[in-house]
Amino acid sequence: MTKQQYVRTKPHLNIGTMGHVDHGKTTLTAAITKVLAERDGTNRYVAFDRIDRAPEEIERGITITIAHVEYETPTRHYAHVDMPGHADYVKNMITGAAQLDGAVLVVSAQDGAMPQTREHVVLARRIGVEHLVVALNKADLVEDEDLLDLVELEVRELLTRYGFDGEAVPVVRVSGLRALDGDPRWTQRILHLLEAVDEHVPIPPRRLDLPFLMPIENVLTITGRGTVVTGAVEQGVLSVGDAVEVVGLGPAVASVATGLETFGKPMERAEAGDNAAVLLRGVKRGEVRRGQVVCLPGSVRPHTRFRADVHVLSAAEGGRRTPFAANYRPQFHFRTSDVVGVVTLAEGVTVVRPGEAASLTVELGQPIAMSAGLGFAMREGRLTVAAGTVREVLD
Ligand SMILES: Nc1nc2c(ncn2[C@@H]2O[C@H](COP(=O)(O)OP(=O)(O)OP(=O)(O)O)[C@@H](O)[C@H]2O)c(=O)[nH]1
Ligand SMILES: [Mg+2]
Repeated sequence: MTKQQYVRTKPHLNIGTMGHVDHGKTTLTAAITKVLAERDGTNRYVAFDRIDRAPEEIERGITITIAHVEYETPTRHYAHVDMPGHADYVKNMITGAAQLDGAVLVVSAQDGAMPQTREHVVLARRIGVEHLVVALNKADLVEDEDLLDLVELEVRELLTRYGFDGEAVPVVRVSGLRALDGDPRWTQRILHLLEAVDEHVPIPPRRLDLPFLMPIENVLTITGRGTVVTGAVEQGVLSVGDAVEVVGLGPAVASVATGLETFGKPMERAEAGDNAAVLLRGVKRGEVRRGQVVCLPGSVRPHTRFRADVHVLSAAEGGRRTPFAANYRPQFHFRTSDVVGVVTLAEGVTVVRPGEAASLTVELGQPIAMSAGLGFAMREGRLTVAAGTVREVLD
């Protein structure tokens, strides 16, 4: 049986839920799919345990890998990633955030902003998520309207402090849990939230004219067919039969895209903004990996040295408590990659303290695809040390 082709009827956007652990991101994601499924026939309900699905996650009750679900509003098609809130897994959040057109920041109305709320806002800002909508979740647990107003004010101030337009960001009071139960008061709020996303997150300019580039998020083997790489297309278009190159972290691998899919449906052409699975002819599983990029042959040369501006996270933002000095060696997360690098400080600077802005020169242990303007995060163990932007590629 041939599978139904993907039909492009509405603009496609990538969004996600981010926020502090346990504030209700996964519950809200499930509620969105349920409310939409009950409203019309194009949407499918994805239950909580289908989103939070890896066995380890269910045991510990925290989201580790990033789950993608899809749904449609009257005007748009969304791929939604439910990002983890636990501090250990912020690096997965970085992978997700790197490809988002907008995000729903989930804040528990009971607890207000917490360290990972701040950490995610800092990362969103630096990694290029320009448009946020706030879901003030668990609103069912707070009877007092004044208290809700206070939490909302606090969240708006936080957003302004980190460079978002805190006054203009929509804040919608929701209850993911009560909406899942089908309580009409709360299902209505979910629709309000989606309207806010439709209106507030603009359709980003898709760079279709640039050479094709897709960071690899996952590598899968399909028995009898070969190796498939998945990810969000960053720029350009790719048609079935096009030559590609896999670049970064080692020697380049040449191949041809012999198949393309999105959400399990075949398509002839993948374009910037799409979540795509690309079947690579003649490539063995071990030859390609997460962190590399699939691109038009010859269009990308990987680099190891660059100059960057960084914001060093304070302890209250989930960062270090102590300064770092020259020759510091954290992990660098660009798009889906994770490589070690050594830091050189600006002349005359001996240490960089949590909470400061700094200019650094970095030499990575392995070359990766990059260009000026690309956002990245610096991590050490469980901590996000800094969030930064490449200013200049050196070599
Ligand atoms: N009362 C109430 N409880 C909620 C609501 N949303 C979520 N919860 C509860 O809060 C707990 C955490 O919800 P999750 O959806 O797993 O939270 P999460 O943000 O995805 O958590 P992580 O992925 O681990 O960061 C669960 O026990 C939910 O049932 C809500 O709107 N109201
Ligand atoms: Mg979750």
